[in-house]
Amino acid sequence: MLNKVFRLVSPRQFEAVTIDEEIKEETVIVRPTYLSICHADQRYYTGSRDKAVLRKKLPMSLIHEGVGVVVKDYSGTFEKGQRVIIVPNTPTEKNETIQENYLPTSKFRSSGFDGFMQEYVFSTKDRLVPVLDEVPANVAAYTELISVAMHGINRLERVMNNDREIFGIWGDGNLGYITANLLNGLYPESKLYIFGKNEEKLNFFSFADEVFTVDDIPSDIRVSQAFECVGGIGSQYAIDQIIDTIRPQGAIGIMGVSEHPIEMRTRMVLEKGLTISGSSRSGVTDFENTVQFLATHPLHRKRFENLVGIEKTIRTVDDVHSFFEEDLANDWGKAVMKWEM
Ligand SMILES: NC(=O)C1=CN([C@@H]2O[C@H](COP(=O)(O)OP(=O)(O)OC[C@H]3O[C@@H](n4cnc5c(N)ncnc54)[C@H](OP(=O)(O)O)[C@@H]3O)[C@@H](O)[C@H]2O)C=CC1
Ligand SMILES: O=C(CO)[C@H](O)[C@H](O)COP(=O)(O)O
Ligand SMILES: [Zn+2]
Repeated sequence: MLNKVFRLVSPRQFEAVTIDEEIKEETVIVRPTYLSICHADQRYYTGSRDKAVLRKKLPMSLIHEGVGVVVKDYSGTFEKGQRVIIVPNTPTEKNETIQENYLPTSKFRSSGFDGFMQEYVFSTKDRLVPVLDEVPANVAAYTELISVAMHGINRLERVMNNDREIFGIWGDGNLGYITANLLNGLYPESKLYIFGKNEEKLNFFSFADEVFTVDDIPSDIRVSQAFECVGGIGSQYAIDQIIDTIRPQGAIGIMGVSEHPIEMRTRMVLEKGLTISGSSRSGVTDFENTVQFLATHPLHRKRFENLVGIEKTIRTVDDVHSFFEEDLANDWGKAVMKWEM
């Protein structure tokens, strides 16, 4: 079946190509409806990745956060018109020890493998997760990012000690907000301290116990466990501050992506007996856990609506350009495209 795929061929340049897609017994064809932009997409769009990486990964279709409706299911699992989240990670092998999102053989959409900027996404039943009726499309669009935070929390839970009094979150943006909202639902007895750079963004974290701007943290503030949700060079300053602020033998979950190597005071990591847990992407189980969380936490589900920053209907490649640029200038929240290409 013919499909139109919109690929980034070089920074800020898209090309539409028509592909004759192969249909197999397990194929499910999904029409993408709402797509959300991730920092990783912006790094390809703006060309801020290394030239060698761009050479290797482009051309490819961007976007790995999205929801759509089932158009045709050859596996007989889904109803026609059913809303589904498309899982971007695509494993090619099973492994008893290594999770699907850490297998080097897995393909990840919009990272060397076509993302969701297509007329139709050709998927399989094991990569689709039904959306709850109660979740609006513009929130369902960024389920992938919620699942990433869910995965990061799950990984830290495997290594953290039994002190759950105070969770510290560094980063007052999307990932920080999502991680904070999940922790608030999963650990209602724990306190949440948010450390950010912008008072306007910190105002959105009204459900937290304390918010701090990173240049004005009282010297006696301590956290039990910490999450870094910053990325870029900011990760270095955040991790440095976490090392000072966390209690001895606490655990740090690192989720922010840094393009260049960053420095870490390993002497203090040793001296305080800290545990560091890195986490990247997510797998189907994390999407299922996310849907379960949204089903059982109506207040927190509603709170995710506050994170929709900008939203636009996209009908042309020019619309895509202007929306990616708008996202770069946007201060708060996710950029969601109502996909009509
Ligand atoms: N591990 C994974 O699988 C995933 C990782 N990511 C990564 O997570 C990172 C964050 O993404 P996202 O939340 O969408 O980005 P945002 O830009 O929305 O959030 C980052 C926030 O951190 C703030 N910040 C900057 N420096 C510091 C600091 N020293 N201490 C505390 N806060 C600081 C920024 O403020 P300001 O804007 O003023 O600089 C910004 O508000 C990115 O690197 C992204 O690529 C995203 C998805 C998945
Ligand atoms: O955003 C992400 C997951 O949601 C990851 O950070 C992203 O997939 C990393 O991949 P890349 O190397 O292409 O930036
Ligand atoms: Zn992402």
